[in-house]
Amino acid sequence: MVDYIVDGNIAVLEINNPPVNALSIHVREGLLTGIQKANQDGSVQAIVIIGKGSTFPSGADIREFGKPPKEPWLTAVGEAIEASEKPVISALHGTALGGGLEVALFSHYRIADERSRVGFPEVKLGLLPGAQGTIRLPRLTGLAVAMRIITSGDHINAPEALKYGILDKLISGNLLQEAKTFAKSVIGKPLDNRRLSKIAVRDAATVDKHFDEALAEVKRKYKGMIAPVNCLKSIRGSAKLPFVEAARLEAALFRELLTSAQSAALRYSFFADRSAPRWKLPSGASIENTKPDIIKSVAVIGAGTMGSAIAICFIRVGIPVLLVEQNDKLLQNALKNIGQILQGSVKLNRITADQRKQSLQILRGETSLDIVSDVDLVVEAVFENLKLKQEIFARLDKICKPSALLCSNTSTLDIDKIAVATNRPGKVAGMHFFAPAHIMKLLENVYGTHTSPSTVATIMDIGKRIGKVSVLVRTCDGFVANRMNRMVGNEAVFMLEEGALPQDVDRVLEDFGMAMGPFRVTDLSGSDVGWRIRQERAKEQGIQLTYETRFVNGERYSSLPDRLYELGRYGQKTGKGWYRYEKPFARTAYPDPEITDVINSHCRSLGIERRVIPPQEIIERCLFAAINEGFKVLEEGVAEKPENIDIIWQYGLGFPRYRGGPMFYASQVGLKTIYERVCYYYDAFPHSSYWAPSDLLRKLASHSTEVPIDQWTSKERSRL
Ligand SMILES: CCCCCCCCCCCCCC(=O)CC(=O)SCCNC(=O)CCNC(=O)[C@H](O)C(C)(C)COP(=O)(O)OP(=O)(O)OC[C@H]1O[C@@H](n2cnc3c(N)ncnc32)[C@H](O)[C@@H]1OP(=O)(O)O
Ligand SMILES: NC(=O)C1=CN([C@@H]2O[C@H](COP(=O)(O)OP(=O)(O)OC[C@H]3O[C@@H](n4cnc5c(N)ncnc54)[C@H](O)[C@@H]3O)[C@@H](O)[C@H]2O)C=CC1
Repeated sequence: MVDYIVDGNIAVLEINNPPVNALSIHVREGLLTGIQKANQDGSVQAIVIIGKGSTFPSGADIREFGKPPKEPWLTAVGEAIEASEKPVISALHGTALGGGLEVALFSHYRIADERSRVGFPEVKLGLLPGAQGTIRLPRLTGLAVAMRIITSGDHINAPEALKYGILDKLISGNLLQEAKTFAKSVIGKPLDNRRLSKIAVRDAATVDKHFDEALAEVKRKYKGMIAPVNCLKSIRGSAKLPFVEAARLEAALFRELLTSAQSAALRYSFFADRSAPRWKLPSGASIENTKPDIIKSVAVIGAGTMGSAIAICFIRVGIPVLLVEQNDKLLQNALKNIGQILQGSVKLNRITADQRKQSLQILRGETSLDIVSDVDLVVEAVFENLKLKQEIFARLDKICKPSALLCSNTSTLDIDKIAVATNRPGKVAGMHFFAPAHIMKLLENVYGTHTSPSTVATIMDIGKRIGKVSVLVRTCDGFVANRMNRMVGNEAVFMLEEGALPQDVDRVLEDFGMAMGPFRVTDLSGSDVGWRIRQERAKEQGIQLTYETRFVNGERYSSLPDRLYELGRYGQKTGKGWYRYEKPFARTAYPDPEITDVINSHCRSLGIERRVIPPQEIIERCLFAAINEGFKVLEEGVAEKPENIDIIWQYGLGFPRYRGGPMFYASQVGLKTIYERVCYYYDAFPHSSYWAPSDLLRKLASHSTEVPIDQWTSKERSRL
């Protein structure tokens, strides 16, 4: 894994551990023996460390964390590098990250390909750069820059790294040749002033000021996360303590993080990010064996909230869009709105004015469906009404060329019921964007019974092209996100009836780490949407909903949200919802005594006695209900693996990444506990049938030891 090559008086240690040259145990062993060998070899006068393939090491091997650590540790390897009597030059290319950058900081010199990037992304894994990264970097860059680089985890490009003093020289030609030439030029020069452990932090006197400012910033930016705080404590140590003591403090802070639940969740999330977009159908078709079609043009039908934002997703990556609305007035409004959204992106420096102009040049608005005959992909985003969608799909089927894919942005409707309206069910699928669609990263792609593998490949591929995190799920009511999130919404409202207030529920879930509590989310998206869906469903079933309705088809029902609707409290858009706002469309939510009155009088009129609901119950009722549903989603094969569910929650529903997602969180709580609490709530609330425990959950919980999350599906599902 580390080749030792001597060329004249230079020893080259070439790290060869594809794909990213991670510093696995064999690489660490190879580096250590290489340094020792070069120091013993009388013909060698300088040593070059370089990566083979596309990169210098991009960090420690993340898969080794969580397993018993194997020696030599990176710190020991690094100390041997620094102690070398012969100059060691790290020659960087690609991405020199984490432990990779630490190897470079132990070296006496660092040169780099001018296109390379460096950084300490450990914080994104809930860790700190624990091989002296936090105490060596400030010695080169000063405290403020080190604090920023380490707590953000951002990559720094080579010219910037040169400016900060992290690098000594940039190389534009052949890196290895240049490294050898550089090595020859430093032979015989004193090394002590190149050993960072011998150098002081130049602005150590100002450390408290930098620490306080950076701490306030990370507490605001990375609320609830412990790693950025530990990073700062360690950097403070680098300035306040002698080197050896600072290293000891860093090691202690690193250990604390390594064994933390947050780091376990973030490391899981790192691999889940990479695994979730890898799709596989029950037929065996998969990303590995199915080629996508290349989409060159798109039509979006319906230019409301979603359609307009979906159009932006395509035009900003250069894919032309035909946007179709019912009438010219609505169309012109939408086009104006799109122009304004893009103008906002220019102001925020997300795109340039030129990019905005180019995007708008490939957007064309129309009021007739007939013009979409030649597009490769249609995304329908009209009202959530099955009959309307079926009519539109039937027309599209006649108008569009046979190869075109017809997709719906429906948030709940069965894709099969939409596909039957066409003669091309293999080319019909769901592309479920999340509001605001031009910002939210998630794309929940939905396949139906007849959706062909090549359609799936194409929607997954186009999702990636437009910069989304695409996750594939099978059609069912609400798919994964809305199906599971319905339980959160239901339980939240039921708890209002039983004793809580909106701000109580939201605060507990936000303290847990959710981006927003369910009532703030409803106020943001508008409670009129839900009211319309409830009324429509009731009408279909011939049911009359009143304030006294407490059960629908035997299921518990709360009319509290209906009361709000009828008071005109739609949320932010009307300046009043579950909270009060200063004016319509204002963002800051204030608890509203009027809402307390509405809830109290609702309870009085129904004879419900209110009680104090403890925070733990709020967490359990919202999250455990969703988790139980998640197991049903797995059991039915709606989601192929737990990672898919967790990524959907992270990118679509604001679940804190440092808790991994609801399914990973369940693995940390323990499946026995989850199962017992689900059974308890099912006993307590038999009229909420979603509390019926999932068979898969029951099976997994019955094992004497916890079944690891990566074994939750295939084996157990086949035994059900
Ligand atoms: C209680 C016990 C106490 C013991 C004390 C012991 C003390 C020891 C002290 C040692 C401390 C060391 C601390 C340290 O420095 C920690 C680190 O270095 S953590 C790692 C930091 N690095 C990263 O986070 C980089 C992660 N990788 C990336 O960002 C990207 O992969 C990268 C930009 C490098 C490349 O991106 P791209 O080209 O898009 O490729 P992919 O992302 O798809 O990756 C390809 C492939 O490689 C896998 N992979 C990537 N990085 C790693 C890695 N670091 N370890 C393992 N595997 C990695 C990735 O998962 C992909 O594989 P798949 O199979 O597709 O998943
Ligand atoms: N609003 C949200 O948060 C989300 C909505 N969705 C789904 O997206 C779809 C659209 O929702 P919104 O954009 O919120 O609704 P919206 O009401 O803002 O927009 C729907 C648009 O479709 C237009 N329309 C209706 N019939 C049409 C026709 N025959 N031809 C052309 N245009 C027509 C309407 O004029 C309206 O502008 C729905 O299926 C909804 O369930 C999906 C994810 C999130």
